[in-house]
Amino acid sequence: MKAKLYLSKVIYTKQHDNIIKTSYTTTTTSFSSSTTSTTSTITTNNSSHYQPLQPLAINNTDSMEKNLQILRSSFANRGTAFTREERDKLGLRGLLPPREETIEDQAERCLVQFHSFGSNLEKYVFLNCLRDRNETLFYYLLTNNLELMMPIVYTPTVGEACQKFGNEFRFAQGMYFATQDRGEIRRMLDNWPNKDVDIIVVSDGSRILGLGDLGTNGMGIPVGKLQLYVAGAGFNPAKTLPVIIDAGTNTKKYLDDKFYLGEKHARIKDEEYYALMDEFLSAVYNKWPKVLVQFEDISNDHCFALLENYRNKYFCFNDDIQGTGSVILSGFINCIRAVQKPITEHRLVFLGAGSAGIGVADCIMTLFQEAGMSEEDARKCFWFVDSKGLITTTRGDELTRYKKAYARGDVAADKQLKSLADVVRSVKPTAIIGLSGIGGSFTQEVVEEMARLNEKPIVMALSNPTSNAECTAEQAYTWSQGRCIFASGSPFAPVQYNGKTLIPGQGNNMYIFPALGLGSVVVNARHITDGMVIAAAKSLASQVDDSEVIQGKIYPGLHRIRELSVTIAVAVAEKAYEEGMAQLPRPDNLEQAVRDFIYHPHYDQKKLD
Ligand SMILES: NC(=O)C1=CN([C@@H]2O[C@H](COP(=O)(O)OP(=O)(O)OC[C@H]3O[C@@H](n4cnc5c(N)ncnc54)[C@H](O)[C@@H]3O)[C@@H](O)[C@H]2O)C=CC1
Ligand SMILES: CC(=O)C(=O)O
Ligand SMILES: [Mg+2]
Repeated sequence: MKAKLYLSKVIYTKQHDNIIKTSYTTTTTSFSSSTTSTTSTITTNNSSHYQPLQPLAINNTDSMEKNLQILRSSFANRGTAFTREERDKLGLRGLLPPREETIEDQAERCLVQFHSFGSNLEKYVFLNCLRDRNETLFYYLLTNNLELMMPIVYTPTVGEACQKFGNEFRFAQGMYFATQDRGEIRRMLDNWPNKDVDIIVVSDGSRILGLGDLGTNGMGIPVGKLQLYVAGAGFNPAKTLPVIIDAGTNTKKYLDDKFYLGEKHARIKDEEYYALMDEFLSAVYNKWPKVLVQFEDISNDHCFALLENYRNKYFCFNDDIQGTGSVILSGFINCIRAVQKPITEHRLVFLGAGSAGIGVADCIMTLFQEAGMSEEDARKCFWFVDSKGLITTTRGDELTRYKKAYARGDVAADKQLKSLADVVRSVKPTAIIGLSGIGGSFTQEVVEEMARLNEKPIVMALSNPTSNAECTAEQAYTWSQGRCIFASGSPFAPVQYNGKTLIPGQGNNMYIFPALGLGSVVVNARHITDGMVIAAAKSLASQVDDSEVIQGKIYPGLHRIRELSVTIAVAVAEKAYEEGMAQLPRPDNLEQAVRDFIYHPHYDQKKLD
């Protein structure tokens, strides 16, 4: 019998001039488990460096192809967890060490291996290689150790991994669509090996965390976000798709880097950019009409317009605007409980008026309005500081529509405030919210002033990764004599202050997007509405009890994330029904419908059939 192998699967041993010498080792088996081993050398004439995949005809059996496919498929592989019976049936006898293990045994070993790596980047690479080897085991490990591994698969380590993506690259994940692919995206989507997709996270790499324009190196972000969809809310990993739209990069370092893997040109102009995005989205919805698309880490010159153009056309949302808005609204609701001061007495100063800052303010605005304030009066409780100082209508520069909505009209042209410290002294805020991407910008002077003004100052240093946080947890607690209510975008360890252990909250959209996705996908929502985003925030806030809030804890523990997600998802789904957005008939038991959707990592017999 003949089996086909592809050149990409064999090991290149030598490459010079036009000759590529290739050696490979294969093992032939049959279902009766007779096993032989073959080693061969192939010499191929190549006229160019890049070869199309050539099927090689090799005398072999179909079972050989199948057993190799199983062991090398991250989807089907179980490694040492294959039972003796399965090994026999699949032609795997002798290809694995004799002992049979459970997934629990395997995960225990992986955890030891995880701890053996010195650096977080090594841990990141280890986990991604595990995922490539055995996806089920990876998700079992991640789901059961999410608090420990979150800082590795997500911020801050994912930021470092993105910066070094070209160097650390081992295998491709997700899909890439570049300018050269215009006109062919729909056809290319058919290359995705999985039939159904529930969720796509797409970035163009233009604003990765607070690290700037990383181009295609940003792929770590869609990959990491989707890992949280699985671990945090139980999406089926086989139905997730990370995507990078390669629209070029304006970062010279990457254009000059020989290991950079994107197209090497400056970012394309707006017209071409929107056409590329439009083609991508219409191709996606043509192939998968029910899929949810999450826009992620797209710079603010495009992300607002994309959301506006598509939020009422497709089933999509922007995580940095809406997910962040929701999670910080949630934290703020609990800050109000902790400070015990009504919302109408709060004054908020934002550092950073980009996608996240505006998204958060828009969400918190609803609290003022629910308390009876007009939109106009509510806006007066917000002050925004950007790279040029306090945003005012009299500053003399042209403001985007989003900034204009919050620009102060009560500052004379010759009295502009340039520094955050000046703004804090002048405004006397109850809260400072950092979404500027500028590490260290909440100085000692600023935090001490907040502590002078407030019994319990609210200090949110939300920029990512850790190096971009506006201040650290330790700084915030020390400079406020342990009195502040603190949250950060990236995790900080608990801080000892005057014999007390202070636990910082992680104000990160990771609490929201997996559950917002879960609740809306389960009911096949038409669109994601503001109502659903606010419902998610309120549900999250309500899951922190009074005793925790009094201690300054404004977010629930991450170890509960799957249960938190179920409750949030039910609230989102309820809202979708209330607003007529749900396209599926209402189930008798909504919570059960949510729970039924959830994937639990385990070895599934169907994957072997
Ligand atoms: N904790 C969380 O869940 C999230 C955190 N973020 C973080 O927030 C940061 C900003 O994200 P985006 O708003 O999407 O970025 P963006 O680029 O849209 O906005 C950045 C804003 O900061 C301002 N800025 C820049 N330099 C400044 C300076 N020296 N002083 C004052 N303002 C300055 C800019 O003028 C702009 O208004 C990033 O670090 C990102 O990682 C973003 C989304 C979610
Ligand atoms: C958390 C997140 O989405 C960001 O920093 O961009
Ligand atoms: Mg983001």
